[in-house]
Amino acid sequence: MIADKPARQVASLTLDKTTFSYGETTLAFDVEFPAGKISAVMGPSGSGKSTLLNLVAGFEIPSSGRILINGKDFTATSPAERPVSMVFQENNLFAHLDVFRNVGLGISPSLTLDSGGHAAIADALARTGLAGKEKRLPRELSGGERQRVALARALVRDRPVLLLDEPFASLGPALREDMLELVAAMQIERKMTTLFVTHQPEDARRLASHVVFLENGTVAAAGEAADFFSADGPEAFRRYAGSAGSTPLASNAH
Ligand SMILES: Nc1ncnc2c1ncn2[C@@H]1O[C@H](COP(=O)(O)OP(=O)(O)OP(=O)(O)O)[C@@H](O)[C@H]1O
Repeated sequence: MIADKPARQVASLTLDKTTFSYGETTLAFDVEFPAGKISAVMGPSGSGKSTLLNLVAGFEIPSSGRILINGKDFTATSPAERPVSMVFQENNLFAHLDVFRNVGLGISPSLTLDSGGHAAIADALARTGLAGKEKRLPRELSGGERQRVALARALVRDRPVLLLDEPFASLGPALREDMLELVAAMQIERKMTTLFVTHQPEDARRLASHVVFLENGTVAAAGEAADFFSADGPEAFRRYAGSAGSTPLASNAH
């Protein structure tokens, strides 16, 4: 579905002894995400998943520590200047802009687009199954289509780090399945270092090669997905995931 492209440079991502406080609540992350792989970021509600992504995206600034991408310090860099794209659970789109322009923002915030930009948008829309819907406004799309537009924008933005904060949580199972396939295909092609926040162990098992498990504002366990989802996985993760954490994959087939 997605055409071959030359091999790309992949980016390592490190939160180097970062701390961040909301008043009395302090979170502390010291963790490295493998370059060019999908890592699932999991953990109970309030464990710090969104805060971790916001620190990487630059929407929050750590009170200490550094955000390193490919070894370069981006701690003080504004979100727009970071080599990062982010897709939220919803509200990723500007309501008054059509699909084409919402995707175009990934190339140019002022929508100054040359012919190369137009071609890249058309290509991203085709890849995400949105060809023909260029002129629609977000309110004229389904929830799944809106999330596809957000992914198409991430495709044209073409940054090496992709942050997905529960992007499919509000979609039904069939649509979620389609979206997981789309992210898997994007990752194979672009080799983005992807952080995927999810509460669904089966989604993490489908997509991720690595899992970072948070509890109480810090990393409680991190490692290969195969280890996490085995019967010998980290105790904290097994408690959280229950039986979904170690059911053999084949029995999850629909
Ligand atoms: N704007 C804020 N002001 C004060 N405290 C906050 C704020 N945002 C988050 N927190 C607190 O920081 C901690 C981490 O929140 P965060 O949203 O990162 O967790 P999460 O793991 O993403 O949760 P969920 O799965 O419910 O989305 C929680 O204790 C939360 O109450």
